[in-house]
Amino acid sequence: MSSKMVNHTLNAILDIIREGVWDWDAKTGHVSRSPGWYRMLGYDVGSFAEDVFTWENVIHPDDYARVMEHFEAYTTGKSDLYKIEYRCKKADGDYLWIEDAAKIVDRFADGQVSRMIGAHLNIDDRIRAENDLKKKNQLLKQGNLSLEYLLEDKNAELEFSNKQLEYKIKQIETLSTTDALTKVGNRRNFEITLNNEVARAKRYHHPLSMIMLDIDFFKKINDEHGHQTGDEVLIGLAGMLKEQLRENDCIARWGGEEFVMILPETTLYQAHILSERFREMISGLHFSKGLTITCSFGVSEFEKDEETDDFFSRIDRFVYQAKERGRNCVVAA
Ligand SMILES: Nc1nc2c(ncn2[C@@H]2O[C@H](COP(=O)(O)OP(=O)(O)OP(=O)(O)O)[C@@H](O)[C@H]2O)c(=O)[nH]1
Repeated sequence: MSSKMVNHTLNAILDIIREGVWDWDAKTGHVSRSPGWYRMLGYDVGSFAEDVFTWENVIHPDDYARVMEHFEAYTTGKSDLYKIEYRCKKADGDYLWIEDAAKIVDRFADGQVSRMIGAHLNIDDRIRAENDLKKKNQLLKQGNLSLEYLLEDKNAELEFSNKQLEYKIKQIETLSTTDALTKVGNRRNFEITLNNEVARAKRYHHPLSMIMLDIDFFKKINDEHGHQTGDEVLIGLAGMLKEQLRENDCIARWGGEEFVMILPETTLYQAHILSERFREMISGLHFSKGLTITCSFGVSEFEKDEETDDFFSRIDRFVYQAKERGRNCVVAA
């Protein structure tokens, strides 16, 4: 059979089978997924970005750490098998139990993974049946099967209260990680996100950059136009920046007039270009009484094996240097 025919046949198979087959190219970060993967979870075929974020974002939060640990153990050679059961989020918001099994098919000269392929299998019915059986066994052991219906009623009630509680916890979590004035992330949100993204950059050997900016002569704006105008500037600037960023980027207010952006999958070069674009866009912002502002920027890319604190203090230093160079400029390294 010619290779064209083999490809054609393979594509037809991938289109038919119900398992979700995935293929991760670590060189480019590209992940292709078969139509079965989308159908299994109820999403439109091809409706997600073809990167690892899509996978990580559908994993149940309670399973996430376990899955990452297993993945890292396999890719770093600590374990010789990648096979794990966990829950993935469906289009309707519910979770589906799947079995994920994969194999490394190619490595770089230094041993790091360059390509890995795998398949997600729907095992939801099996897990639910097992759980049901466990529950019934437990009831039988207690000689209390007649109480099953009563318990089921109680369970439904509890489930409802749990959902309400979960919603309240989510609301509190959002409040505790949001800056009250500008509605972007606060310092806590920044610290959590930075730690997660550094771990992710190390795990996948992907680039990670950060931009920090500080409004120039902000004290003068407050002194001359009033604190309320100062607040308006902070809100307007944060809103503009947030609108420009991608879904997986993070923006947080670090200090009074200082904002920081965490940009996964972004090189220093790309972050530098973005900073220059922001610098120009900021000069085009007009606030009350025709007020305009400028900002000083620091840009940096995470260096393999460095400490998160060193990554952050480097960028803080660059903002300081931008101020020293006369403000309204970008310092990158
Ligand atoms: N309106 C308003 N002002 C704030 C807020 N938080 C901090 N500030 C003010 O931000 C100003 C920061 O001033 P400085 O740190 O001296 O910096 P700057 O005037 O911007 O000067 P350079 O950074 O050197 O260009 C102070 O006057 C703070 O009172 C806030 O939430 N609202």
